[in-house]
Amino acid sequence: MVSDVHIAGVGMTAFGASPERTARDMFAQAAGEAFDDAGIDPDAVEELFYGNFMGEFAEVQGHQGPLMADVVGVSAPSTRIDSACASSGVAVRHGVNRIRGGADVVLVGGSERMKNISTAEGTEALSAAADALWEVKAGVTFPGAYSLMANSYFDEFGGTREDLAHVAVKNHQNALENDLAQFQMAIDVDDVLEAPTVSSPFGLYDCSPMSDGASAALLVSEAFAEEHGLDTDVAITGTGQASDGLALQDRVSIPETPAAVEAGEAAYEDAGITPEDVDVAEVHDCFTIAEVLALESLGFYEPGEAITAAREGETTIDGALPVNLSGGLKAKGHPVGATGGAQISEMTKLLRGDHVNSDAVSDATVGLTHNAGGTVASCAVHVLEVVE
Ligand SMILES: CC(=O)SCCNC(=O)CCNC(=O)[C@H](O)C(C)(C)COP(=O)(O)OP(=O)(O)OC[C@H]1O[C@@H](n2cnc3c(N)ncnc32)[C@H](O)[C@@H]1OP(=O)(O)O
Repeated sequence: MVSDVHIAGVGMTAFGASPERTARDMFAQAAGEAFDDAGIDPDAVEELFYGNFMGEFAEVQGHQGPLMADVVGVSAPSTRIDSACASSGVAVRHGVNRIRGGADVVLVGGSERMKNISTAEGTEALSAAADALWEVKAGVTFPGAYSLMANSYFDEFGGTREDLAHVAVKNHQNALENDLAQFQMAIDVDDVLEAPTVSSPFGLYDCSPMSDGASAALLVSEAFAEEHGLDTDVAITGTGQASDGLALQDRVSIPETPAAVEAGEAAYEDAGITPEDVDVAEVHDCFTIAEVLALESLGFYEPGEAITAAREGETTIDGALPVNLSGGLKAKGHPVGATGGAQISEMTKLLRGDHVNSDAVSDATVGLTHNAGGTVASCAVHVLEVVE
């Protein structure tokens, strides 16, 4: 049996528009918070895995691994991980595997700057994660790709735009008290339905926004935590990752995400749990349909059944399975390369009791994070558990 990978410290910037900030200074803040939270110095770090997708569109041109290590005071091997919107979720997985391979202290996280360019430029930059050979040339963007998934889902399983609206309403509600969230603003179903169309069936509130932000987590071995008397209440007990083709046209079924199924099953097996053991989840709701697909792929609902979960309140803060208590990508924001690390930061705080929404899940001992890249062509899933 592999030993647990303890989360000694976490940090993240407030997500949103930060025109005065650089990707490096945001990552320095997130990592600095993680070091302070853990009580560990940067010189203890044995490796850095840093997630970033759109580097060339931000102020950082390249070679970001060593650049970010230097910025945060780490003199250890350092690598930039690019897995589109799953970049820092995959960075976390590399960190977990590195600790399991014998390291004691690894820094993971990511940073992304998206608000320094226009929405049109950002949309074009993001489309680099889609199938460039055919689908991008045919005009597919990410709002377009996920609206194809939503319309295919409606065709195959039923459901309406109004059903999806409940996902957005719930996630905005969850973010109301989260000072790190981009939108602390309540919306209702009518707001969602009456919002300007982005790509049918999506309106403005079905979409995650463009965001600036950074996240970080310090992972330590069980032996290191014990030796240094660290107060690590939460450990990563399961990790899973999977890939799929980028092109939606090659999928057997467009409204299904097999990479998430595979990554979820691997993470459950690694942690020795089943979906029924999960008390609270942070899933990749880049668009409202994405939360529905995630909940089905992860085994919380049968295909075709999660569309009613948000509408019937099953995934609200006081529902059977609270989902995206941070506000999710929808309301917390989605600086793509930082998102997976932010899910770890928010879930750690939720489980250890120092998140604004912790009281609602005070009995929770098992949390799950699900971070998807592109058309869910990559997916990283982690199981976090409260440890003694
Ligand atoms: C696997 C993956 O993760 S793929 C996902 C990758 N990410 C994406 O594709 C990003 C998708 N989102 C977008 O493209 C954009 O945010 C859009 C198209 C939804 C909106 O862009 P724009 O129309 O340019 O909005 P703009 O930035 O001008 O903001 C206009 C207003 O809407 C608000 N707004 C913008 N986006 C959102 C949003 N997603 N939700 C709620 N409000 C929003 C802004 O705060 C602003 O409000 P204000 O007028 O009160 O100040």
